[in-house]
Amino acid sequence: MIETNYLQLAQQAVIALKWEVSFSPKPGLVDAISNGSHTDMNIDLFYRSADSLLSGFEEMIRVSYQQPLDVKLREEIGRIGRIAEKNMFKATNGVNTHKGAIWSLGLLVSVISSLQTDDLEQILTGVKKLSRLQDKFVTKTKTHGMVTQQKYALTGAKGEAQSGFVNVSKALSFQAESDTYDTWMRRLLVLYSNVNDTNIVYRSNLQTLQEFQRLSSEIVRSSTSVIDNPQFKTLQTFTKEKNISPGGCADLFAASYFLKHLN
Ligand SMILES: CC(C)(COP(=O)(O)OP(=O)(O)OC[C@H]1O[C@@H](n2cnc3c(N)ncnc32)[C@H](O[C@H]2O[C@H](COP(=O)(O)OP(=O)(O)OP(=O)(O)O)[C@@H](O)[C@H]2O)[C@@H]1O)[C@@H](O)C(=O)NCCC(=O)NCCS
Ligand SMILES: Nc1ncnc2[nH]cnc12
Repeated sequence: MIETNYLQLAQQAVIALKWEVSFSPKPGLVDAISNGSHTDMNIDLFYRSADSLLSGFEEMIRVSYQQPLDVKLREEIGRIGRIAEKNMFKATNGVNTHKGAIWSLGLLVSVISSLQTDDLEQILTGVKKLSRLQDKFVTKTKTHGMVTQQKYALTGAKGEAQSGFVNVSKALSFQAESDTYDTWMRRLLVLYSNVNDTNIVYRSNLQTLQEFQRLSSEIVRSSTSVIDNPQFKTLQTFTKEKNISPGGCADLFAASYFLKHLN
């Protein structure tokens, strides 16, 4: 049992987002040394975007405090999430930096505040429940996620949450006690190997996603440190040549860091 400090928990979510973007190098993604496969984003834009989300997260935490995980709460955080998306687009001049993160971290902070717990299993079970509830006010505009769902039956960001973030669990249980740079590199690659990232598929195809996952899992399996592994260079070249970016994995990486540093 924890006693939630609204502002502090929201700040932890923002810190996790800033940590994620500065963690380097991350093939395909924006980091401190490269803009990855992006021409409209850089690290400063992500910092501004992360800061714009503080009040939205704080509001989600406030409305969720000791509330049941029901449709009323799902719709309330959906409403706040849509405002947070608007604030993000305003801060970034229309660039989609953190849409997936608003969803993933929003669900996490809401469940933590609702259940007043820092127990990982309880939190993930709560996310599974809350994300499966229907928000009838959700906007009907066609998203990239909908396109890849129709074309390839991939469940994307919604599916990750509805599974109780199984891939975040996998990443966190990898060398569970360790907090070294190489462990976090490997956790990133555990996500790259397992998540069906709809951003990658939208920009390319299923075969490219599968090749990206295969290259990533080979690096995880090797005992050579990630940064010294020649296969890591191959993965960097692959993301560049295919112009792909695992933005969904980036959000789940931030969520993993957030959960690991909750207490
Ligand atoms: C339920 C929603 C998540 C909407 O989902 P849907 O799939 O319909 O919507 P998308 O517009 O496709 O956005 C989903 C974002 O989720 C990230 N993502 C993708 N795949 C996965 C995955 N397998 N697991 C987890 N997360 C995933 C991804 O966000 C990240 O990438 C974005 C940047 O990428 P980029 O390549 O630049 O993409 P674009 O600019 O879009 O395209 P290009 O032209 O460049 O190719 C960045 O946002 C990252 O965060 C997807 O973008 C949910 O959003 C929803 O219902 N919202 C309504 C309000 C609400 O309820 N909010 C939450 C309250 S808790
Ligand atoms: N570092 C990053 N690069 C590109 N897209 C992202 N979405 C969330 N974090 C990202």
